[in-house]
Amino acid sequence: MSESNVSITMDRDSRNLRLEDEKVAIEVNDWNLYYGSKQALSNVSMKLPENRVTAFIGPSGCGKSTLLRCFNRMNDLIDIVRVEGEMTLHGDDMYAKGMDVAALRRRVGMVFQKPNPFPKSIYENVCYGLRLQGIKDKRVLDESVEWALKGAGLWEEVKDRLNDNALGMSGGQQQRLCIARAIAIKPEVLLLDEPTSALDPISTLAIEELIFELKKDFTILIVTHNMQQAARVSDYTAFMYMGELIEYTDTDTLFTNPQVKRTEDYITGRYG
Ligand SMILES: Nc1ncnc2c1ncn2[C@@H]1O[C@H](COP(=O)(O)OP(=O)(O)OP(=O)(O)O)[C@@H](O)[C@H]1O
Repeated sequence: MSESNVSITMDRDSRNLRLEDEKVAIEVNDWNLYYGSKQALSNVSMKLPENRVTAFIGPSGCGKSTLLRCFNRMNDLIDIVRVEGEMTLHGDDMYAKGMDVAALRRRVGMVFQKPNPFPKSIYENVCYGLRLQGIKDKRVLDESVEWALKGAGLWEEVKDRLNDNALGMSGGQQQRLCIARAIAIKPEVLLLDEPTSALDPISTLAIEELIFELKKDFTILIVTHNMQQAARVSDYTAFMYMGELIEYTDTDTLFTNPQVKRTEDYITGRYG
């Protein structure tokens, strides 16, 4: 076995984690996805554990983002997509006929690669989802905004300028605001699609520390190009290659003792 070039630095609490011992948030069985006639995901089966961070890694085009988007049915927005298989969220069939997709997306929040705050005040960004739910009580909104901004590690920086336009914030602050907006409605699962790729190293570190805190309350699934990041923030890591799930285990094992040659080649930098 050759040395992985990924060092595991953050003092995570993931030592000796075993997937078999975890409570399951999302279960995927024999999942296939096609863009028109092109198959992008093949027979993916996995159990995603509750209150843990699971990272999806793999070379460009292997299907990481496509799979992530399946978890809140964002792929429904692409006409040519067809899916097969089963996905459940805490036992509920996410693709059942008649499933209320808006309700599902309240249970599975998402933060994208580029921060995308609305051109509104910081306050209005955070309570956007709550207002959509019809919540008007100012006290409830105030409390939720404070809770979410604290959860996103942003409260101290913005508490005195909640009415300022969110577009005046730095990129790193905007991304934490997007996380605050996503958690304000208390989803069960938070999807992060390369959340730090547009950020500087200090903002990246702030988000990584935040992810570590957020898993106490949420199940977190993160797509990242950065193997160091996966090693730092995740408890479990899934390695994908050409639409297949090649290896999926606790992060320490995946990076120090991968069982599949292709995983080893990837984490040692032989391709990707
Ligand atoms: N809207 C789309 N229409 C057609 N094909 C698509 C679409 N989105 C993605 N694909 C294809 O599906 C495959 C998987 O893409 P996906 O973006 O999920 O990979 P990825 O692992 O997230 O890549 P990257 O790391 O570069 O973001 C690729 O071959 C891609 O070209």
